[in-house]
Amino acid sequence: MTCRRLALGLAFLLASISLWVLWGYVEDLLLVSYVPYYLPCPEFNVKLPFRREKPFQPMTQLQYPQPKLLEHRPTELLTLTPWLAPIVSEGTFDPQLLQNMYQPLNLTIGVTVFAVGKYTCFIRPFLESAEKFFMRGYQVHYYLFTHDPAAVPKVPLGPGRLLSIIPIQGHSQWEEISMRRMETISKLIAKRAHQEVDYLFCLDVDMVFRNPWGPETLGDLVAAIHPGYFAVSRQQFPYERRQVSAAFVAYNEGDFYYGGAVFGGRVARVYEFTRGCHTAILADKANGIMAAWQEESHLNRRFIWHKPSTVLSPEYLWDDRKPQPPSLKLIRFSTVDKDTSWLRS
Ligand SMILES: CC(=O)N[C@H]1[C@@H](OP(=O)(O)OP(=O)(O)OC[C@H]2O[C@@H](n3ccc(=O)[nH]c3=O)[C@H](O)[C@@H]2O)O[C@H](CO)[C@H](O)[C@@H]1O
Ligand SMILES: [Mn+2]
Repeated sequence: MTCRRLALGLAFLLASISLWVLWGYVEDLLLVSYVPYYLPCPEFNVKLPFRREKPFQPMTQLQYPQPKLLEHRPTELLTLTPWLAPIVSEGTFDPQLLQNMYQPLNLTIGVTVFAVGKYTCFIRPFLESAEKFFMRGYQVHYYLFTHDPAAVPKVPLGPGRLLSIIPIQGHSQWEEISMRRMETISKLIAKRAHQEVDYLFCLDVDMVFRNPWGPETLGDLVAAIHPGYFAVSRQQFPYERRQVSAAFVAYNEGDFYYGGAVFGGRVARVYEFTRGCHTAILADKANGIMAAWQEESHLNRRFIWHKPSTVLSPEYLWDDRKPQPPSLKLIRFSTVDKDTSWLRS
């Protein structure tokens, strides 16, 4: 009798263990939902580290006070970050001096811009205004990615300025189009841009230039402060707050909230940067998660560990739907008022 009980108990124990092991496998399968058209990405050949819901945190977290753009007076902007990067705004530089310094260097400045779906309607105002204000007197190479090259209007370009139209596949989800930019830009640099340009800016297309954008913006790694969050505390920044995401940012971290619509730098640094963001996006994809503000969340996460060497004030990334505050003397580049639901439908 005792023997039978013992055998039964043992069988029960074995069955429970097998079930538990089996559940582990099933759980794993459920958690990692690969999206076949996106993964794997042989170019980068990365092992995805986030197979389970593990908190993603740096080994050590630096604790320091948040730098405030409007530190001193409501009409005066901070000019230097605590890591000694200039914060560029009107009055902080001498345009003539910079012109004299940079002109002899014979630099070529690249610009990546994407116009997929209905966003092709923004190409003309973007290019026309860029011809008027963006890096006047320099060699400029625009890389325009679109699903419909025939929809690109003929905009006359100044001497030394070039437009490459690069066909890409469209996606039904606007988030996918926006996020895929990191991958596409890094591949563009690897393939050709590293030989063609010295600096590269990656810009949104739903924007226009309104005032000069010159060599004051050139730096190794350049970020622009988002127009929506330059006056709030870091706890209010719309970072990704779920620990499972590779874009996770803790409440005591963060310097400025940067916009996804403007970033750039030396072409090699932009390569590292976009590759890093793309890898993090892939990791999130493998876990079936999309960061709160898509690639902008990943960009912000990355800029905490890899601080920009030049920070552009919101003069370089404004939003037409907002009134111009007294702290900004000049609006140089601004999002046009747009019908988002129509555009993304
Ligand atoms: C104020 C605000 O809400 N900003 C967020 C919003 O910016 P935006 O509303 O500025 O995003 P957006 O609609 O301009 O999309 C980003 C860019 O992707 C390209 N594009 C996008 C969709 C499409 O169908 N076709 C196309 O070509 C285009 O170059 C566009 O400028 O969304 C971004 C998505 O990353 C970020 O999360 C921003 O924080
Ligand atoms: Mn935009």
